[in-house]
Amino acid sequence: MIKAGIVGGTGYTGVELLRILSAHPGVSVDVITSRSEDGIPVADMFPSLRGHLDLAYSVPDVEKLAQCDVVFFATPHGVAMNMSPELIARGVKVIDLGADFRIKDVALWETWYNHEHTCPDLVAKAVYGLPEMNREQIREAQLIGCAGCYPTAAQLGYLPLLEKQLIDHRRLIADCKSGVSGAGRGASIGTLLCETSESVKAYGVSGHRHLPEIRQGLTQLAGRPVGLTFVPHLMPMIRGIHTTLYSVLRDPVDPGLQQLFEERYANEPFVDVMPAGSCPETRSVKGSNFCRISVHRPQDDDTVVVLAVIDNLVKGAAGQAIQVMNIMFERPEAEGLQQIALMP
Ligand SMILES: NC(=O)C1=CN([C@@H]2O[C@H](COP(=O)(O)OP(=O)(O)OC[C@H]3O[C@@H](n4cnc5c(N)ncnc54)[C@H](OP(=O)(O)O)[C@@H]3O)[C@@H](O)[C@H]2O)C=CC1
Ligand SMILES: CC(=O)N[C@@H](CCC(=O)OP(=O)(O)O)C(=O)O
Repeated sequence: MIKAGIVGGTGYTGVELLRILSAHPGVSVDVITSRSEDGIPVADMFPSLRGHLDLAYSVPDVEKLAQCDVVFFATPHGVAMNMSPELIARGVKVIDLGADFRIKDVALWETWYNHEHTCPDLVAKAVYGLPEMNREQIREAQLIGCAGCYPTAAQLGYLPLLEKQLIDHRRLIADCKSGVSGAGRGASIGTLLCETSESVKAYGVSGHRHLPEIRQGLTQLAGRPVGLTFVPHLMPMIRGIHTTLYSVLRDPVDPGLQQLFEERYANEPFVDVMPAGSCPETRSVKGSNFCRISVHRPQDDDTVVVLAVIDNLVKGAAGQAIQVMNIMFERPEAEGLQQIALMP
């Protein structure tokens, strides 16, 4: 059994890790941290886990976490970078769901996150956690910076087009929408029911911290710097990310886009290319680790529209982290991740 620890067990992605790992046949969760709920049984706080998990919260303690084979950080940025060096030195595998190890250019990270990075040497060693792009490096890695939620959907949508150099890499537009759980469980006025329901709004238009992360991934795929406009929106729903990705074909002769997407993702366990003409809905992935994608040429001209949906808490966070763990520990990649989406 893989012995797992979770730092940040009271937040949305931490609880989602617990939901999935409690049913994973190859993992036992041995440590779960909370600074405020020390000693409280997890299932008292989250009754959805009653009967599935007999474990109490404890305060984060590197000594205790170092007894685990793998430690997940489901914490705000700045936490994993402080605790990881010792865990790494002691041979523990670390999977950060936050952003501390995602961006290779540390100065760029410090600008966007307004925070000094305390272990730039580990950033260089870390592998970006998006299996569809980096599976072989993940297999060998000890430290993973899991892809962010918007970046997962945007990169999976653009990947087949950029890899084949089919689109103008200078003019990419990602119009993205997220459910409110993307903002985490911490109390804030902006996430109150009365502020978010029956209303939609864009935010971070002049610059969102996922912009450099998406740009880094798309640049790797294209093999040269890309031009990207990324606009996130907050939607009146709890889970889900919907991205509409626009691009312009370099050569308007039909490159067989449907076939291209189907072939590229044929062996990917968690990417579903929908039939031609269909539009994936966020509820078709709610609670599951799937990304569902469709590709369109609306006017049969040179414009390509890709639609991609994920559950931000699963393929956008906890599910992706567990998929990565399965790869790192040479388990079947889809083990524990077979949940079917909740409909309606
Ligand atoms: N929500 C989402 O859709 C996604 C989130 N992420 C990333 O995952 C991470 C967690 O997100 P989310 O679960 O939404 O966040 P939440 O705000 O819901 O939870 C944060 C958790 O971190 C713990 N925590 C906070 N500060 C510290 C600290 N200094 N030391 C130790 N533990 C701490 C809290 O526990 P306590 O206070 O009890 O100790 C809490 O359990 C973030 O980096 C986020 O950016 C990534 C993709 C998607
Ligand atoms: C709706 C909402 O507020 N979403 C968050 C992004 C989700 C997240 O937690 O960011 P990471 O994927 O980088 O960890 C935001 O825009 O800041």
